Amino acid sequence: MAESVHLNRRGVLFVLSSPSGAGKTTISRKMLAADPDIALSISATTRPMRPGETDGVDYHFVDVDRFKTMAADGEFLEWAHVFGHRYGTPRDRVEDLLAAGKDVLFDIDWQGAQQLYQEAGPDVVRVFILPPTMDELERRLRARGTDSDEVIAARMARAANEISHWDGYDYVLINDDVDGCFDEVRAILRAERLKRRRQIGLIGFARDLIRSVPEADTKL
Ligand SMILES: Nc1nc2c(ncn2[C@@H]2O[C@H](COP(=O)(O)OP(=O)(O)O)[C@@H](O)[C@H]2O)c(=O)[nH]1
Ligand SMILES: Nc1ncnc2c1ncn2[C@@H]1O[C@H](COP(=O)(O)OP(=O)(O)O)[C@@H](O)[C@H]1O
Repeated sequence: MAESVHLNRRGVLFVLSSPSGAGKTTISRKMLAADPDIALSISATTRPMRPGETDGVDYHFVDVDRFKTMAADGEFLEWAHVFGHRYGTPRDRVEDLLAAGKDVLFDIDWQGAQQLYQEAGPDVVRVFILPPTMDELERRLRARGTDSDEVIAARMARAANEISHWDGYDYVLINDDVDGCFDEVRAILRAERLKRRRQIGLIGFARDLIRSVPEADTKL
């Protein structure tokens, strides 16, 4: 039997953004559970921990002074103010995951997506998730049961602003049916992994194929 061919490839930096409540946490969890080759970037944040969250798993919960020191020391790939708190992507974990051959999933807002794209350009794939309607978005925020009326109103007020950045993304999906949306996200990841420019060693592989034909007419 022929030897199987394995070419290394550049890792994908896969960004999922959406207005709060549109479903990006749900989709992220499904992706991480379904695919061992992608791992989550764990952000640092100054916002308080919510019930059910674990420090170091959902976020690294830090105070403002610590966050400022991390930012000043260049520890973040990107950071931004969101809902009156600071959120940032620690550089180390992302670099370690990429070095280990993993793709990295980012649950960050449009400001983070923009900064990451400036840092890492074509390695970044930006996916934006829209709710089917604003009424459904509000219904999901209420159904989640994690926020007071006041916080929900603030999230709805911010949602229009977040949505207005939809055209800064490579893909825009509508999360009507969660399984359908998840399938689309997986299809995007699969296709992006197969892109020619991510296949390190493809030039050499094709060259060796051509050279292995003694009579090859490479001028054709
Ligand atoms: N720029 C940036 N945004 C982040 C980061 N981590 C989380 N966010 C965004 O901050 C927003 C608020 O997140 P969170 O407080 O967990 O509330 P959520 O709306 O329930 O997801 C979401 O839009 C996240 O995508 C980060 O490291 N950088
Ligand atoms: N397609 C969908 N249909 C109905 N409910 C959904 C759908 N996607 C997510 N939800 C629910 O909506 C709520 C908000 O989703 P979540 O993933 O927490 O959003 P986000 O991370 O974008 O704030 C959760 O209770 C989740 O179970």
